[in-house]
Amino acid sequence: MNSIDFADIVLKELQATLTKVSSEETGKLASAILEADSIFVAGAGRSGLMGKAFAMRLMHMGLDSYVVGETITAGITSQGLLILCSGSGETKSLLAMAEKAKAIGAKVALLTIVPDSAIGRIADLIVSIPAATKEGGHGGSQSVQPMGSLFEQSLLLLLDALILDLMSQKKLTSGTMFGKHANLE
Ligand SMILES: O=C([C@H](O)CO)[C@H](O)[C@H](O)COP(=O)(O)O
Repeated sequence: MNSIDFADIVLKELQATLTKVSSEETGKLASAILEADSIFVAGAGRSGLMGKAFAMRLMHMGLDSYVVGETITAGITSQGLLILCSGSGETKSLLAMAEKAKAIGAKVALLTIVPDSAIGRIADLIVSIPAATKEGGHGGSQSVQPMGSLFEQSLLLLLDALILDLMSQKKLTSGTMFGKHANLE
């Protein structure tokens, strides 16, 4: 097996995973994003990296979006939405953020492999991504890839697809969004 053979397996795993995601759940997340006055995205490790890529696109769309933990990130209010990216749904720092956001009255959305998790049980909205967990397996899902790779890749593709949905609802084009892209790089 060479790298291209493995890439083929990865693509098949992604297709099998993403076709199981509920369009009702992604639709509810899209609505919550459009209703919120500000959107905060957080995740740890590789899940967090995918969340950061998503937050950038929200900014390109002209939405008031932040990555939690950055120096210029504002405070969340009761009109805000916190989007957490966590395969396990158990990462302690994210659970603490979810509890704080809920105490303030903000909405919490979770993208996860495990809806019945500590964060999942207090989230207002859940998008289930039926990938294998980083410890291996969950509900029969298996992957040839290490740890949470299948979840993290699925997250990136799903969030990019969600951006396309939001762009179509707001009638935005790549050209208009590019006008907001960083020009000091
Ligand atoms: O970085 C990660 C690890 O590489 C798994 O592939 C995880 O994203 C990180 O450990 C956070 O975990 P979750 O909150 O369960 O996504």
